[in-house]
Amino acid sequence: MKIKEARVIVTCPGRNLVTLKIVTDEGLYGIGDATLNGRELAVVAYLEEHVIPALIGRDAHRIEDIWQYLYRGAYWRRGPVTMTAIAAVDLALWDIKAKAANMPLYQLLGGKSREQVMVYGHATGKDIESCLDEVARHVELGYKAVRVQCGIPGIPTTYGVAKREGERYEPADSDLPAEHVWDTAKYLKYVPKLFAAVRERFGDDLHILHDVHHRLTPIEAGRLGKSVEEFNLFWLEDCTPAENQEGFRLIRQHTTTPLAVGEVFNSIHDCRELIQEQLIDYIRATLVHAGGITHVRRIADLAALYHVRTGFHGATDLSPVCMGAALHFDTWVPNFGIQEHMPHEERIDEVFPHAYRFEDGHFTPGEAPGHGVDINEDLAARYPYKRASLPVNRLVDGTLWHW
Ligand SMILES: O=C(O)[C@@H](O)[C@@H](O)[C@H](O)[C@H](O)CO
Ligand SMILES: [Mg+2]
Repeated sequence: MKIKEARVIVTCPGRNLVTLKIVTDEGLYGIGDATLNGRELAVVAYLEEHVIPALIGRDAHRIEDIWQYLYRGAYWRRGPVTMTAIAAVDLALWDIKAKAANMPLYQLLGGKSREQVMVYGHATGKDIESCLDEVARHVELGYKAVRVQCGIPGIPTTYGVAKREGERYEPADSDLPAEHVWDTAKYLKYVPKLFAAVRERFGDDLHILHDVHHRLTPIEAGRLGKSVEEFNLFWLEDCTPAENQEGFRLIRQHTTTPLAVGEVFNSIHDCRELIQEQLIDYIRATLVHAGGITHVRRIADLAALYHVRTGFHGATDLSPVCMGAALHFDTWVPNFGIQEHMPHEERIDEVFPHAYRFEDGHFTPGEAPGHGVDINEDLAARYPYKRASLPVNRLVDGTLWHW
């Protein structure tokens, strides 16, 4: 089965999403997510100029060989643009292979390890009270796990909190990067109160998660983890930038709060030390940014040896194609932990019809052959690309900080 044609589809039904469609000479096609938030067209150029011309005529069944060809063949290994482009090809080829086998993708990976996939939703609010209301709404919807983020008094903008009440939170919210302000001392003093309030109102059973979004130094992260141990978080995410992998040794010396890291990782080498030294509990590297199923499977297998479980990134900047494929992976992977779920706008769901379903705090990937997500190209064409950038963060004195 030869690859006859491949094309990139860019659409913006509320946010930019990039999709690669690969068509074979047998008429089967597969799609892969290629969205890299805020850097979308870099991946489009990479695919169109350097990947697609080299794919035409190749055997669509040779997923591993094509992966190695694109990875080693680039010479310039790794990096988010390269690994997202490779992931898009990989996801589309797994989709094709599963369709050719007339099986849902999880069957090709090794079959079900569980009946359904637990997901966590996002509760955000400008203050603790409004965040608690959002937690209540999620509990009512059936979520068993909720990420909680709230505004910090004295800081005008906080990660994870919508610009205006009642609006959805979208991180890439302006043409050029918006400038946010960050104050570590205020945050460290305030955020434990949020966890205390959630436990007090919702009891012990709800899983609580929180994303620090890379803003603390290792010793500050250790202090935060230690000070919130009594609230029994499911995880504390990205508590410090993970380029400094050994920084996590310091954090581990001070706290038993479980740690999740990896949404910005794109290869096994970004997390090898963290995993092998058991410095984290959940690995968040996900299919679209880390080389697709072929590569993330290797990360998950390494993680399994060290009791590290998966907790895939699932923000709205990962398209329904990534979500669909991730749910198949989550259904199979033995060391599954949890899956992030940030619902897409209705317009996006219309452009990407899918087989996955939510019920009672869990998702199932559906039984459609392939990964079960399609793209309506006519509808996609109605939403042209619109540049959108992620914010930058500055300390109160103006110093550029981690966003
Ligand atoms: O945990 C998460 O979902 C995030 O940290 C994302 O919202 C992240 O900020 C975006 O994916 C950036 O594009
Ligand atoms: Mg995050």
